[in-house]
Amino acid sequence: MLDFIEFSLLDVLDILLVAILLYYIYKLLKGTVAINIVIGIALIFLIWKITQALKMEMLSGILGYLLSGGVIALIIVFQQEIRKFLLMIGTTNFTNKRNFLKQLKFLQTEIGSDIDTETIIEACQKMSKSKTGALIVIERTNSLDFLINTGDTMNALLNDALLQSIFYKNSPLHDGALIIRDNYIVATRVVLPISDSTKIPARFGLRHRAAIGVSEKTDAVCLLVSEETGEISYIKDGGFELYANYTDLNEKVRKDLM
Ligand SMILES: Nc1ncnc2c1ncn2[C@@H]1O[C@H](COP(=O)(O)OP(=O)(O)OP(=O)(O)O)[C@@H](O)[C@H]1O
Repeated sequence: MLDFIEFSLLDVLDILLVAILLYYIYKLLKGTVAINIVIGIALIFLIWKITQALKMEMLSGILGYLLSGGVIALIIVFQQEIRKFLLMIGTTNFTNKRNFLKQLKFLQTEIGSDIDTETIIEACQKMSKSKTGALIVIERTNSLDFLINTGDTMNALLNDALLQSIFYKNSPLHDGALIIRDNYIVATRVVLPISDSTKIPARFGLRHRAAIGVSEKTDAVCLLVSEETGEISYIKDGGFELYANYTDLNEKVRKDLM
């Protein structure tokens, strides 16, 4: 009698995988126009189910026909998003032991980050005072190798003076983004994907859109210094994270990198 509430380990795994899949799809579509298409499809699906339950033969027939034939149409409409999704999955570095443990957040007790966030934030503070534009991307679980190839690779231990001299206005390396992996600067002059989100305020230019773009497509976090205002922004998951002061910011970045 209680057959229907029998729950196997496989069911739990099934639900978990669907939840992860939905999370990645949401992360990918958040803030883009594609989310409206998904809402539209979900509404049609809901109406179809209601018309089926009410036995409204003609309408449910038409909607069912539309939805069943729609898979190919969906692939065409979401071509870009499907590409980005596969890229996101493909660039996740599951083989790295630290990254693997990072995926299992609940096991995350003593696994600290190697990255000296204090040095990065100190450099940002100095660049903020001198109004030096900077865009620093910190790699987390998703590998940024596909972006590193667009810039100049290097392998320099992170340090405050080096960060400042890279972004110094007359430096040949100042343009584009800098990528940090495991306390090393691994690339400069990197070209990031520009976000097409309609929610970004008009006053933000390409530097901000590029930072938002990379944080939408991967789980990297960005620190950005505005050349115009000297303002420091912390960007994560396609949005701006607010902070009250630099200690607070350091704490936030450190926590996110754990
Ligand atoms: N796709 C990109 N990838 C990496 N860096 C980029 C990209 N596009 C622009 N940038 C960087 O942003 C700079 C231009 O910034 P722009 O003035 O348009 O942006 P902004 O968001 O208004 O920033 P700011 O407040 O510093 O002026 C470029 O000089 C370049 O270094």
